[in-house]
Amino acid sequence: MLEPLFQYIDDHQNQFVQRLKEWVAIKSDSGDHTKWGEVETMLNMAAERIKKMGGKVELADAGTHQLPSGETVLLPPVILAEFAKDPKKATLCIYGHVDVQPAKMEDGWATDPFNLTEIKGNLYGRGATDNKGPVLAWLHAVESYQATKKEIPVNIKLIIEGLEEVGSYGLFKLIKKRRDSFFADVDFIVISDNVWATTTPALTYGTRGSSYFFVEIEGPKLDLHSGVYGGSIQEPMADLIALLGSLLDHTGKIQVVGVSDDVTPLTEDERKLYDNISFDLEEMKNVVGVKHFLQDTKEEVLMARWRYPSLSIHGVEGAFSDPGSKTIIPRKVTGKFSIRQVPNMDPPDVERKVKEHLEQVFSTLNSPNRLKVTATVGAKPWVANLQDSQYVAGQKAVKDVFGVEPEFIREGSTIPIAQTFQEETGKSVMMLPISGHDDGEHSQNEKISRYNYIEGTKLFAAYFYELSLLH
Ligand SMILES: NCC(=O)N[C@@H](Cc1c[nH]cn1)C(=O)O
Ligand SMILES: [Zn+2]
Ligand SMILES: [Zn+2]
Repeated sequence: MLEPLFQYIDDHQNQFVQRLKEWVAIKSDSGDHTKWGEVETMLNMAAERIKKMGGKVELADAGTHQLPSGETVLLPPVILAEFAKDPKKATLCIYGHVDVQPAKMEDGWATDPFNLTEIKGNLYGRGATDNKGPVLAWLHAVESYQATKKEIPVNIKLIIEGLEEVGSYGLFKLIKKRRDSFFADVDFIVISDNVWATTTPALTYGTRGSSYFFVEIEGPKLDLHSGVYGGSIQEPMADLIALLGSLLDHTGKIQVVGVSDDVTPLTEDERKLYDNISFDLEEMKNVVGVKHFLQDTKEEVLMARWRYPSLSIHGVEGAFSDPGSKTIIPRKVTGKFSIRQVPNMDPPDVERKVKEHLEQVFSTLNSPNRLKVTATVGAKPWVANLQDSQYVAGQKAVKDVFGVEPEFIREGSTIPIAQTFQEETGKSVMMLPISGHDDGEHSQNEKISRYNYIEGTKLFAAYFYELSLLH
């Protein structure tokens, strides 16, 4: 049954790579709302591809969003699409996103991030693995059935957005609104927007949630000459560094009182799941280029990345960061950090505790400057039920394509909408990654290997078949 599909995928791999090149060329960075036009261009391109394949596409209105500045902006639409429906078949809804993280040559890319470049079997480009490659792989899996004149064994629906990287604004409301229409006949929701833990294929049963914080410190009216005013001014940057420095200790432990209190305790059954993961600590040190991790064992490192909270400091807006030695006191600086959250943490509760912590530390500085803390994203963590039939189908599909058992893993990054899918629609959600553990999502030189892209397409084709057998 699967062989002709796999043959078609092998025979058309160059065409599939070319399509990925066309998608990567669109600079659909969602981080800057003034550039959401490119996100819309990318969504239209994806919509056109689905229509060419005979899919019915709606570009659903996602409403508006208030930015931290107070400005209200119109959101790009969300693709809701479906292929021909047969009421006798199960319905699988595939979620993906076509926006990307920012990327600039000067960040240290070896090749132009928006020109997909193949080097030694790896396809380098922003979005190659997160998430344009996997979205295209789903479409190519559908195409493999259509082109070989085989009936697709499940009904396919698609939900594709353009704001995942900033927290899926508008999507939560849209899902609630369409729960009894678009989602009514959906049986399963599948997401491929994360990486394997090792070189072994994986099925993912959990993601961390996230809250993103902006800490603004505003001082003098203008940037000041440090030679003229230095020593007489309480500098915004010094206040900010004191605040950011209060968040973590040197072991990575979050210093905000109470933030980690609700973390679900580790059970013996859960701990056992880590035994079978072929994660090699030494290799991973080389992949990321560090001498050691904060933890000593494989299990501890993986748990720190997947099942415990973490706090990361991302950057400072307004600080002097260009080359050279300009001698100013910046008038206003905004620090940015985020907290990855795990069951049973609750983003609004975390956000309240963080604000209280920052206000308390700020009060000890006796500063004349103004502090403003804003929280965004507010995405909940997600954990699936491993007994779910999707995991059985996923396991079989991995065996069909790779001839091995998958590793059961969690994911440290956030799919903001995952928990909402589960809670609001009541449907089963699974993550079926095809991206490599060293693909460098969000990093310089992001890539997907040709192998993972093409074998991943086969995995999706096999998954449709295995899921239909279980329904
Ligand atoms: N591939 C998933 C991913 O990268 N998700 C983003 C979502 C996010 C969280 N906070 C802001 N955006 C991630 O950084 O985890
Ligand atoms: Zn992603
Ligand atoms: Zn991402």
